[in-house]
Amino acid sequence: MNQSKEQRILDFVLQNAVRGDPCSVVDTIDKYCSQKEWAMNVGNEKGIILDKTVEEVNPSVALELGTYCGYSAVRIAQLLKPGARLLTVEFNPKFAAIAKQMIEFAGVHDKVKILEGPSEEIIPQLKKKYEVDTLDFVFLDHWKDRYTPDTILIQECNLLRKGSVLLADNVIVPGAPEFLNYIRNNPRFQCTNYPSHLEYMKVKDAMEKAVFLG
Ligand SMILES: Cn1ncc2cc([C@H](O)c3cccc(CNC(=O)c4cc(-c5ccc(F)cc5)cc(O)c4O)c3)ccc21
Ligand SMILES: [Mg+2]
Repeated sequence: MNQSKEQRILDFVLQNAVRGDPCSVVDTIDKYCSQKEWAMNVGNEKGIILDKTVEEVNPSVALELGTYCGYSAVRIAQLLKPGARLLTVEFNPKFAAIAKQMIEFAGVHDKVKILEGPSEEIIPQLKKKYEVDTLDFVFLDHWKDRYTPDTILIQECNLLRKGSVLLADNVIVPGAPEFLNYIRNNPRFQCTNYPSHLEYMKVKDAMEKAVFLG
């Protein structure tokens, strides 16, 4: 049965990266996806923006929507302080299985929990089932038309506190125009745009940071 692209990425990491070294896993995925097959990892240029935001927030509890192969989960997890945790939501079981192996190989599995299912089902379970009080940081990288409804749902579930930070990938390409309109016109959020480029391409993209004002 022919392999998926995501399986080929994982195999390349298992054969070429250093087990237990998150940096080498991230660099090896970037090497494969820039030289062999493009894939929708956040990539290194936008990854540095992600890193800086995570370091600034220094979250105790972080949520990621859209795990894919686990690239950004590994980037985030390696920056977390002892005892901090990342919950990452993936509805595609094939992606979740790849990401699980990627995260374990990188050695960050004690900091990361993959929650399998669609965000609209998982978000309402975070408080009771996953013992979340509030979210310090949320990385949005799933279906772009879900950014707005899930941001609303997160607020309805009382998961944000004053100072919680949302960071959204791809607000230019593929684009999240409805989300930009919602979040930039919402007085409860202070927004900042970070121009960048689409992963592994020269195409312009950007990330949007939104701080919840309470
Ligand atoms: C509801 N729910 N809950 C959890 C959850 C998880 C998923 C999956 O992880 C998943 C599957 C497919 C697509 C995405 C979104 N990502 C993208 O679509 C994207 C595209 C491009 C791009 C750019 C230029 C192109 F030409 C083609 C693709 C660049 C990027 O960085 C992306 O993130 C996410 C989906 C819905 C989910
Ligand atoms: Mg993305």
